[in-house]
Order: sequence, then structure tokens, then C-alpha cells
Amino acid sequence: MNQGIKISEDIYWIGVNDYETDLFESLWPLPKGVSYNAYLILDEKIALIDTVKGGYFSQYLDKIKKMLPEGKSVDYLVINHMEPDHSGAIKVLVEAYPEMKIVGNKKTLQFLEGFYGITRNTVSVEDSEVLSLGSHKLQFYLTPMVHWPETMMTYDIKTGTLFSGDAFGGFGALNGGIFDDQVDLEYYENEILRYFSNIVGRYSSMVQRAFKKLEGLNIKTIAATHGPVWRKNPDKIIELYDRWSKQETEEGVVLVYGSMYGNTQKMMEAVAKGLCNEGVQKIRLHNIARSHLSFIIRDIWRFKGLIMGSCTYNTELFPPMKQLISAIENRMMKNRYVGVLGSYSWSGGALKELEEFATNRKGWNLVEPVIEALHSPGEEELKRCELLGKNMAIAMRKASE
Ligand SMILES: Cc1cc2nc3c(=O)[nH]c(=O)nc-3n(C[C@H](O)[C@H](O)[C@H](O)COP(=O)(O)O)c2cc1C
Repeated sequence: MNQGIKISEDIYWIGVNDYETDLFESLWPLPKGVSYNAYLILDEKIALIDTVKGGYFSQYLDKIKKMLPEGKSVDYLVINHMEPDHSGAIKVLVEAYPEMKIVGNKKTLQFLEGFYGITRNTVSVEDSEVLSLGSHKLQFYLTPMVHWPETMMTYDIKTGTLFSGDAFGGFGALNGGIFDDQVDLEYYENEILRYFSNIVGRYSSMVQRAFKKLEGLNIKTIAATHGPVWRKNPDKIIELYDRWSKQETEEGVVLVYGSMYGNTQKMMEAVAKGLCNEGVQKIRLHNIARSHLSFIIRDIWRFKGLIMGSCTYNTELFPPMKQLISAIENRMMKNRYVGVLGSYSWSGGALKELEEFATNRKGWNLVEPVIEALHSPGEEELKRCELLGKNMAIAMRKASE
């Protein structure tokens, strides 16, 4: 993928793949890398949409040079998002094309000065303003907090291409194909949800606000800054994003437990049996010490049911479970059915914290019974765990009737 790839008339993908970064934002694992998508529009005026992470500048510049017609230079750089994985190449790009104008909104330009000290050759655009490149007219939609305050989207009126920034994007480098009709979509959908739930989900209400703004646009292609370009079925990713940002959940249960010596794990396995006996197939069991938080958050975002179990550790919750609770609170997750269980060997403490969390979350429904085992669960407690699974299955069924 050394050349630009045409995505619609006069528009080319000139992104790069990063297979080296282990943790995106120093937080989120990238088992299969990530792409930094950027685009080039060749019209009377030549425009770039976004750049790439700093270290990938030379690949990006090579692609631009190969695509530029003889004697032409870059006229505009449109910045949809200032996060450094997209803006990191701006400074060197300005050195390569000193006369290029940098287009962003008022906030973008503040960030541009703050991050890179750039104030020259900037063009400030307002919401719904149009920039003409010749036959292509770019219309700007300010979409603050999807996912930074300066975030905007750019719509090409001629081709119906929406350059959406981080919205609709996800993890996973683009291997070979870059389009939704070329790649393993199931993989990318999961990774787009992991990206959304961990990074953008907190700002779901702003995503909904952005959807209102984009209503009525004839969107034929979605070109996000990460992940596949949606040319065959852009409606699919729009529908998914709409559902996720409304926090609409599917029937299914996430089981998360913290267990040092297997007693709490035994309890959670009994819950899983109870769910299975009631016909629940979508069960996602996570040992919190083994699954990275981002995968657990992704599953919790997707499913209606959540059951949390923790052993007691120094009078409190098992430490990673605290982190999970804080992540759920930070993302303001709503409308879940929740069950809790715990274990201890003397004074306890874990279950009390889980119960408090479950009962204090607005719009969450606690499913009974709440179960606590001293040392190791006996037959009686394991039966109650199965019952919790059964009751969760019934509660979910009722909710979807
Ligand atoms: C390092 C450590 C700290 C613990 N702290 C407490 C505690 O403060 N209060 C308590 O009742 N039990 C405490 N326990 C006991 C465990 O919570 C209890 O044995 C529990 O059943 C272990 O469950 P597990 O097998 O799922 O790890 C502690 C155990 C360990 C290893």
C-alpha cells in the first residue's frame, strides 16, 4: 500500500498502518495494529484531510508526492481532529509545503498553536461553512466532544464522502483491503466497538447531537481516521454507532470476577451454568486479572446483563475490580441488569462495595440474590449462584418483551 488508493472521484486514501505501537493512547492494546487514515483530494485546489502520527510522516509524504500532479503543490490541509495520532505530522508537513493553508475551527487553531506553535497561514471555519476546491465543495460540521472539543467532520458535497474523524473508526491495521467490502468486517466491528466504548462512549450524548446535525446528508462513503472505509454499506456503521450511543443493549450477559485462589471463580461458573440452563448463549466470562479492561468494557457496552464477583482483598474489592467500577462510572453507562457476589475469610468488604455500586447506579436494576461465601462456596451458595443466573435470564427476557 505504497500508493494512494482511490475511494471516490478525485479522492484518495493516503493513510498508514502502525504495527509497532503496543498500547494506543498508552492504554489500549493493539493486538493487530491500527491505521492512521488520511486523505487527498485532487481538484483545481489540492487538499489533504488530516495527517498521521509523527513517526509515520515519511510514508505519508511519499504517498502525497507520488499523487501530486506535475508542478502542483498542496493548497489546503483540513484538520478534523487535533489528537497527535492525526496531527503529529503537521509541523513537518508545513515545512514541506510552506504555502499550504491550514483549515480548522476556532478551537482547532488554538490547539494548533498550543501543540505545535503554528499560527501562520491558518483559515478559521464556522459550522456548515463551505470551502470550494473547484468541483468539490467541502462543508464543515462542528461536532465538539466527538471526541475532543475541537473535533469536526468534513463532508464532500460532490461525492457524498464524509470524513468523520475518530467517529466510526476502530482498531486494527488495514491488511490489503481498506474497504468494508474487502475486509473481515466482524473483526473490525468488534474493534470499532472496543474503540467506541473505551474512548468515545463517555461522549455518547455528543455523538447523538452530531447525528442530528448530519441528518439529511446523502452519505455515500464514510472515511474515518482509523479502520475501514465504508463505501458499500455506510448505513451499517451509522446504525451501529446510533445504537451504541443510545446505549441500546443486546440480550447477553457479561460475567466478571476477581479471584486469587478460585473460590469466587467457582461461584461465577455456577452463575454461568444457571444462565446456560435458561438458554442464554451470549455469555462473556472474564477473569479480571487476565482480560484487559478494554475488552471487558466493550462487552459490557454491548450486553444488557452484568454480573460482578470479587474476593475481599485487604478489606476492599480485588484491586482491578475497583478500576472496572471507576471505568463504568466514567463512561456513564446506563440501563443494565446487574448481579453481584463476593467471598471473604474474616471481616469481608468486597461484596459491600459491589452492592453499593450496583444499587447506586441510576437506571440499573439489581437482580437477586446477592451471594456471599465465607472461605469457599458450599452446595447451598452454589445453588444460589445458579439461581442468580436463572433470574438474570428471566429479567432480560422480560425486558425485551
Ligand atoms: C492478600 C489477601 C488479602 C485478603 N484480605 C482479606 C480481608 O481483608 N478480609 C477478608 O475477609 N478476607 C480477606 N482475604 C481472604 C479472601 O478474600 C478469601 O479467602 C476469599 O475466599 C478468596 O477468594 P478467591 O479464592 O476467589 O481468591 C484475603 C486474602 C488474601 C490472599
